[in-house]
Amino acid sequence: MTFGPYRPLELVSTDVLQMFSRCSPELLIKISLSDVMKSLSPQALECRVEVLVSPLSDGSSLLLPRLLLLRLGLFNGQWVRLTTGGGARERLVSVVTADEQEADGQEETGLISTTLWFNLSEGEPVPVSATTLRIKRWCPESPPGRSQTLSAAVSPPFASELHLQPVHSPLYDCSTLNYDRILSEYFTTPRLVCEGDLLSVPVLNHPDLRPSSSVCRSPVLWFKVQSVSSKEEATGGSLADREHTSLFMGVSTNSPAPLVCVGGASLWSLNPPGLSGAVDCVSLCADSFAASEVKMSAILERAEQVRPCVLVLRNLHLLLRASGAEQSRLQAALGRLLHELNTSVVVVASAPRASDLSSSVVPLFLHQVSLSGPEEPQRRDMLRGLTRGLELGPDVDLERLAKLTSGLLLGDLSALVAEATRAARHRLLQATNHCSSAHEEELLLSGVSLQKQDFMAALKALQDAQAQTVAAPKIPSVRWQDVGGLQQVKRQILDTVSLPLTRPELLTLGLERTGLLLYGPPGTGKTLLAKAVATECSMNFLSVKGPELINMYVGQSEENVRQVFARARSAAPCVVFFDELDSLAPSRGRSGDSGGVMDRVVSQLLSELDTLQSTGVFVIGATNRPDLIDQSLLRPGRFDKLVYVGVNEDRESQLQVLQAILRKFDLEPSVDLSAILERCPGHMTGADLYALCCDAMTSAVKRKISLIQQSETNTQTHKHTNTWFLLITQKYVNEPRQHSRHVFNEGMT
Ligand SMILES: Nc1ncnc2c1ncn2[C@@H]1O[C@H](COP(=O)(O)OP(=O)(O)OP(=O)(O)O)[C@@H](O)[C@H]1O
Repeated sequence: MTFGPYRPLELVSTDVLQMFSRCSPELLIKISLSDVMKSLSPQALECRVEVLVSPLSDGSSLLLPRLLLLRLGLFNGQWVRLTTGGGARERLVSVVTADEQEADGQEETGLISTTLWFNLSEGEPVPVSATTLRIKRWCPESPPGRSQTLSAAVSPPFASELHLQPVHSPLYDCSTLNYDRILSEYFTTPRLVCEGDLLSVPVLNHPDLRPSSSVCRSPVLWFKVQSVSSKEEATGGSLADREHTSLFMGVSTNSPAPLVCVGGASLWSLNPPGLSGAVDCVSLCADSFAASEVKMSAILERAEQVRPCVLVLRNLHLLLRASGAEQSRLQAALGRLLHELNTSVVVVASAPRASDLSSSVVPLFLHQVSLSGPEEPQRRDMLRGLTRGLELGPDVDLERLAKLTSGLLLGDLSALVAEATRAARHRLLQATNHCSSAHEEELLLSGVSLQKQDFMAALKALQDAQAQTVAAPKIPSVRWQDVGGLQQVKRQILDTVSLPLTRPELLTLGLERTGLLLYGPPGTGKTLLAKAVATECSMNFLSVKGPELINMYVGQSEENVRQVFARARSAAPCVVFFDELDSLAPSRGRSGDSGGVMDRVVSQLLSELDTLQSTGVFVIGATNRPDLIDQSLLRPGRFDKLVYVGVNEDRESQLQVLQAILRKFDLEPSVDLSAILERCPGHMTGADLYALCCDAMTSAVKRKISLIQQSETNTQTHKHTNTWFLLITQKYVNEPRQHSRHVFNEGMT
C-alpha cells in the first residue's frame, strides 16, 4: 500500500488511522503519521484566497482553479468554512474545481457568485476587483463518545424544516407567481441554507413562466430563509432537499438583493446594484395634469412595494415641460409624492443639464451630481467591461484604444464594440469568399476574434459619423516634416505648448500658458502648424471655424462655445483650434448685431479661457485680421502669445516648403526644385506652392492616362505602363508656373 503526499487525507478519519496503528506500527512510521496528523488537525488549513465576485457565476460554491485546490490540499466537493476579510459571518461552502472557462486563465484566483458574496458579507457592495476571503478546514462536532472525523467526504446535516419567504422585486410579481414546482425542482439537489440567507432560484426559460413573460422579467426568483430546524446542531448552515426537509412558505417580504444580469452579461461593475431598468419620464407624460399625477403616484407606489430599491427617473425635464400653471401643479405634486415616500426608496432623476429643471424642482433632490465624459482610465475599464466575453486578437491593446477614444461616452464605446464586431464578421465573410452559406454560418457560430484592424475601422466610422454632427476631437496626422520653413515660428510654438507638457513641474510655478494666436496672410500654413503641434505633442485636435458656432437662436451660440470647451476638457490633452477667430470674437460693442449675440459669445469665450489653467487644454487661434479681435482676448493668460506667420520670402525656406509638400510624391530624379523656384516670383505662400504641386500632379495624371490609352493599342509601350506610379517630371512642374503666379497675385490683393 502506497501513500502519496495527499492520499492519507482522502482516507480520512482518525478511527481508520488508529486501526492502522494497531495492525502495523511500521507502516505508520513510513507514511510519517505525525505529518499526516498535523495536516489533518482542525487548525491545519486556515489560509486566505483571492476571489473574484462574478455575476455570471451562480450557486453557493467556491470555485478554485485545479492547481490552487491541489496546493491547499483540498478535494473537489469538500466543505470548508468561509469568511470575508472582516470576518462578519462564517458560512459553510463546498469547494469545486473551476473548469478552464470559469478559471479564465487565472491560476491564483477563485470565483464566487454575487449571491454567496451577498450572504457572506451581509449585503456589502460587490467588490470590483479581487478580494481576500479566509478559508478554514471544516470538521463537524462529533457526538460524545465518538472520535472526531476528519474525512473530506462529510457534509453538513440535513434540515428537517425550512421556512422561506418570497422577496418582492420590481422584476416579478410575487402575488401572481406559482413557484411550487420551481422550488421543488430547485431542492432536487441538496442546497446549503442558513437563517437570514437569500436564495436565488434560477427561472430563466422555465416552462411555468414562459407563456406569461410579463409576470417575470427576472432570470432568478429571490427567497429569504426565515428559519431552519435541524435535528443535529449545525453551525454555518444545513443542507435542505426534497427527501429530508419539509418546506414551509411564509408571507412575502421586502429585502435588498444583489444585482442580477437581465438579458445576458451586463456592465455590472459600472452600474450600482438596483440601477437596472429605469423609468423613462416620457412614459409618465399625459394629456392632463391629473393623468400625469396618477401615473407618477402609481410608479412611486410600486417602488414602495418592492423597497428597498433605487427608482431611476430618466429625462425628468420632459415630465415637467408643461407651461404655466400645469407645470407648477406637476412640480408641487412631485414634491408631495417624494416627501411621502418611504426612506428605503432612493429616487435618482436624470436630466441633460441642471438648468433644464426649474429652481423649485432641484431642491427636491438631496444631491446634484454632474457627470462629465469618462477619462482615459474610465474608458479603459468600460472597454474591458464591454469586451468581456468577446474573443480579442493578440494585437488588440485596450490601453491604447482608450487613448484613441477620447471624447467618447459609454454609449459611443458600446457602439464602437458593436461596430468592431460587425467589421470582424465582414472580414471573415470576405476571407471565405468561396465558402458555401452553410459553412459561413458554421464559421460565424464558431466565434469571430476581434482584431486591431476591426477596432480601427470601427473607430474611424464612428468618428466620421460624429464629425458630421458635432466637432469631434481627433489626433491629426500632420508631422513637423510636413511643415516647411517657418523655423522661428515652430520654435516659438514649441516653447509655449510642449514645454508645459514635457516639464509639468513648471506648472506648479504658474508658468503655464493656455493660448496662442497665429496671425498672418492667408495660406501661410497656420492651420497646418496647429495640426502639427497636436500630432507632435500627442494631443487631440478639435478644429472649430468661428462662424460654425454662431446660431440664430438666443443663447445657442454661447452654448455652442461652452460645448466645444466641455468636449475639449473631456478629450484632454487637447488642442482647440479656432480658425477665423476674428469672426467669432470681434471687438465688443462694434459688431452691430441687434441682440448683442457676439458680445455674449466673446464674454463666454473669455470665461471659458479663464478656466483652462491646468486642464490639459490648449487653445490656438488663427486670424488674418488680429486688429478686429476683441482686445480683452489678447491679454496675457488668454491668447497670451501672438505669433506672426508670414510669407516665405527667401529661396531657402521656400525650398523647404516645396520639399515638405512633395514629401509624399514620386519625383523624377531630373526634377530640380531650386531651378523651379528661381522661375517663381519672390513672394510664394505655402498655399501657392501647394497649388503649383497640384497642377504638376494633374499634368502627371493626364500623362499617365494617355500612356494607358496608348498601351491599349500599342503593345510596344505596354512595358512602360505596367507600373502605376506617378512620376512628376521637370516639364510638368514648369508648365503651371503662369497659373501659380496668377493665384499668388490674387492672394496679395
Ligand atoms: N509651411 C508650409 N509647409 C508645407 N505646406 C504648406 C505650408 N504653408 C501652407 N502649406 C500648404 O498650404 C495649404 C493651406 O495652408 P493653411 O490652411 O495652413 O493656411 P492658413 O494660413 O491656415 O490659411 P487661412 O488663413 O486662409 O486659413 C496647406 O494645406 C498646405 O498644403
